[in-house]
Amino acid sequence: MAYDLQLSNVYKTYDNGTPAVIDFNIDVNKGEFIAFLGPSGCGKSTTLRMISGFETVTSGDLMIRGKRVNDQLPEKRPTSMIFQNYALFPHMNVRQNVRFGLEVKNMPRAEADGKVDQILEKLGLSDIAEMPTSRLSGGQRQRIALARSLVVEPDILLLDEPLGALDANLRKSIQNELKLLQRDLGITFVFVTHAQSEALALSDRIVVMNAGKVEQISPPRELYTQPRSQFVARFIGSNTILPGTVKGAKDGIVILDTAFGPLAGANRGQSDANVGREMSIVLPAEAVDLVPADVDEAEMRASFGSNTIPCTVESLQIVGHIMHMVVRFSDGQTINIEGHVDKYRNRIKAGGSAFVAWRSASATVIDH
Ligand SMILES: Nc1ncnc2c1ncn2[C@@H]1O[C@H](COP(=O)(O)OP(=O)(O)OP(=O)(O)O)[C@@H](O)[C@H]1O
Repeated sequence: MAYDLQLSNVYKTYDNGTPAVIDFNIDVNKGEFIAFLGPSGCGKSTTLRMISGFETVTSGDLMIRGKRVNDQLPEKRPTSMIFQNYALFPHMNVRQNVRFGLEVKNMPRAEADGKVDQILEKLGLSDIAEMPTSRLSGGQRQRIALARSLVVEPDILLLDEPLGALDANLRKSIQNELKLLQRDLGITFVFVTHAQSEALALSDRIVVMNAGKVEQISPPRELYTQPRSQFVARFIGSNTILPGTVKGAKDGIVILDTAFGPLAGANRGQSDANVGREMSIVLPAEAVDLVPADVDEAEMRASFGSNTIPCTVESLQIVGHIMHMVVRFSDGQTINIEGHVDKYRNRIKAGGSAFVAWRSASATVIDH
């Protein structure tokens, strides 16, 4: 079966010469929730606008359900777009706003009314159907924008920072609704956001972009635990980055010579991890074990090999069942570690010595 959406070697250069999107490649399955995540100006909105047809593609292929749509007008594409400001018509009531998209398509009135009623019901808007949109709250306006985009039954819904204007609490509850709605409808969502937590909470896969380029496309957990570049390692989650020089490799594990001695991480597709190359080990916070300094050294080596770095426990704090610790290496760098209280209580003490330790397979070796 064809993918719902495919971008193959897609580039966008604006008329003023700005290279906004550079060699974007992705295959999206039907019903996937994809987020574009990255700092301001990295090319997220430009990519979304190319998919919608509001922006032209400079080169490459844009396919929807197996059909090349580079030259197809926006209104001919099976896509619908929601903007951050919702772009509702203030002089129309809720029902009229939602029906607008169907009127543009010249759908017979009775059929249109049926579809509008259905979507208003689904989104809990039936009670306010006759109200002018200017009198409604941010959350309600957001839902109307959603209803207006969905009533035309698109194959792909494109959302450009749709929750950006909402306060934190409302944002959280609409996030949940959005995810449930997407599952229920089974249509493909492509979502642009600055907010890491939003992308992690909602998406099946996240596309991390930086300066027009795709840095990594991964499911949220993988992005968190296996960042593949310096940019992603610094941008997502809480990672410790340990630079070094490749000393050797065996069975998918690369050993680096570092300021803390030989340390290892997994090679996840780095074809150039050759001896002598400068690379870094990325250690996600959740891969770290903190081992008390009085542990039996042979036992520690058996579990972690040479992946141990002596440290001092600067502080610890218990919140619920979780112990939060800050430790300092001899070079002054500090890292945050957390773990279940039962694991660390009575073993780790503030001001005491310990080892930061990890299993090679839970760290990743990346380019310097
Ligand atoms: N119409 C345009 N003409 C020229 N350059 C543009 C145009 N629109 C965007 N750009 C530039 O293209 C690059 C990518 O912009 P884009 O809006 O896609 O980024 P973004 O990641 O969506 O940013 P934000 O999160 O701030 O919306 C930026 O350098 C931007 O200045």
